[in-house]
Amino acid sequence: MEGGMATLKEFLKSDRFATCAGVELLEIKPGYAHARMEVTDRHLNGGGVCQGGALFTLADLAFAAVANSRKKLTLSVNANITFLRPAKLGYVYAEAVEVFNHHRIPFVEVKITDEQGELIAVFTSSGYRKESDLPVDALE
Ligand SMILES: CC(C)(COP(=O)(O)OP(=O)(O)OC[C@H]1O[C@@H](n2cnc3c(N)ncnc32)[C@H](O)[C@@H]1OP(=O)(O)O)[C@@H](O)C(=O)NCCC(=O)NCCSC(=O)Cc1ccccc1
Repeated sequence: MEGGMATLKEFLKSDRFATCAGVELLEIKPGYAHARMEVTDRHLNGGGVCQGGALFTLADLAFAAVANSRKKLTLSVNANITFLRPAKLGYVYAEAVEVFNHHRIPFVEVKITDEQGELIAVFTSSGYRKESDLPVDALE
C-alpha cells in the first residue's frame, strides 16, 4: 500500500497467499465480512475434493477482514476448522461474524458454504487486538 490511508479491502490484498489462492473479499462491514474463492483443479487434493488448507485460507482472510473491521490491528491467536462436507469445483463462500467484540480478545465464527448453500465447514478463531490503529480510513 502506498501513500498511507486506504481501505481495509486494499490493505488485505497484500495477503498475497490468499490472493494467489483466488480469495476475494466481497463485503466488509463492522463485525461482518463476506468472501469467496473459486475451487478450481489446482485446489483439489488427491481425493478429488477441495484441499483443507485452501478452505482454511478462505476462512482466514474472512477472519482478518472481520477482526480488523474495528480498524485496530488484530491477529489470530488460535483457529479451529471443522470440515462437514467436501467442496467440489465452483465457488465457496465465507461469512464471518464477530460473535464477541471484545476490545482485546475478539471471537469470530466463519461459515463456509457452497453454491447450493450447503454448509461445508465452520471455522472459529480468537484474535488479539492491538492498540495500534490500522492505516485505513474506510472498510471498502
Ligand atoms: C499480536 C500478538 C498476538 C501480540 O503481540 P504484542 O502485543 O506485541 O504482545 P506479545 O507478543 O508480547 O504478546 C503478549 C502476551 O501474549 C502471549 N501470547 C501471544 N499469543 C498467545 C497465545 N496464542 N496463547 C497464549 N499466550 C499468547 C505472549 O506470549 C505474551 O505473554 P507475556 O506478556 O510475555 O506473558 C503476537 O504475539 C503475535 O503476533 N502472535 C502471532 C499471531 C499470528 O501470527 N497469527 C497468524 C497470522 S494473523 C491472521 O491470521 C489474520 C490476519 C491477516 C492480515 C492482517 C491481520 C490479521
